[in-house]
Amino acid sequence: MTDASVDPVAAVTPDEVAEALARLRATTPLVQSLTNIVVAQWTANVLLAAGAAPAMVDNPHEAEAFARVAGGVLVNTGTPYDDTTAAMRAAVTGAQAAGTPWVLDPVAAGGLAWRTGVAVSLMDLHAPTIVRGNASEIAGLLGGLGGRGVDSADSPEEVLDRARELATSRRTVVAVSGAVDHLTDGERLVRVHNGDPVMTKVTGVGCALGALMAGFAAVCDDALLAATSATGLLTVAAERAARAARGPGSFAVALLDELSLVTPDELASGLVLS
Ligand SMILES: Nc1ncnc2c1ncn2[C@@H]1O[C@H](COP(=O)(O)OP(=O)(O)O)[C@@H](O)[C@H]1O
Ligand SMILES: Cc1ncsc1CCOP(=O)(O)O
Ligand SMILES: [Mg+2]
Repeated sequence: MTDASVDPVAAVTPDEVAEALARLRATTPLVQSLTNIVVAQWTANVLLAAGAAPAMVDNPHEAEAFARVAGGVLVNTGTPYDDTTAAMRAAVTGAQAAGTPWVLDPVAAGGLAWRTGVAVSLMDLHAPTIVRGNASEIAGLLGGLGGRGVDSADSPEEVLDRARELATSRRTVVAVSGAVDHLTDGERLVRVHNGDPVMTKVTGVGCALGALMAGFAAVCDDALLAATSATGLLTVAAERAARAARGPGSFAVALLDELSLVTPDELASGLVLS
């Protein structure tokens, strides 16, 4: 059944996503990642495979200056320590000064009060270009109770109204991941139907998605297009990887291969958007 509130023509087209991927690979944007200790190397490899240039500049002495020259910045609250949290504030300040797009991934927001406060205070400092999280994390930014640790206990459909509210109140794009990713700027909505359940069996897939969004934000003026392009690339590559994989281990390796192999035309023809 068609949702009457959704335009039958997706707000972002597969051809626009294909062009964004071609731009990413042509320009290899520098992506500064202030991320968690679980996923740092994996995130750098995902960025490299996709065609971007990773740099994990996450200390309070250098984060502001680097955010001024980076193409995009990722801030991820997965394992926040006092000095990396100070570095996040510095990076957001530098991003604001230079107009660098930045992406917030509020890992485990809602479930843990201190980090939820950190994430909200970063949004207060300067509005993120994109907020990316699973459904429980997005609800957690608005007072929800969070998920089960870093995993979601809710579906994107269940939190869509809150995602729209967050996008409108913060003037940002909110990207809610799950079986069907829901991405909104408060008015427009894009749903990405690609992906595979095995993506939830490798740690850091969601975190890497945030980094990809920072990369695409460097080459897209429209943040909704950037978020859609990152989600589309990751999920279409994951479908291709899952076909050959025996389990989570070989899937993770194949995903890096497919991120580098998928062409813009193949991406456009594999994407299912509504
Ligand atoms: N059940 C699922 N089926 C297909 N793809 C999924 C499923 N769950 C998550 N994904 C994909 O995995 C990626 C990470 O999403 P998610 O697991 O929600 O993030 P996180 O790891 O932050 O909790 C997204 O690209 C999403 O499309
Ligand atoms: C397991 C874990 N614990 C703290 S951060 C982290 C990684 C979470 O990665 P993702 O959100 O991509 O599943
Ligand atoms: Mg996550």
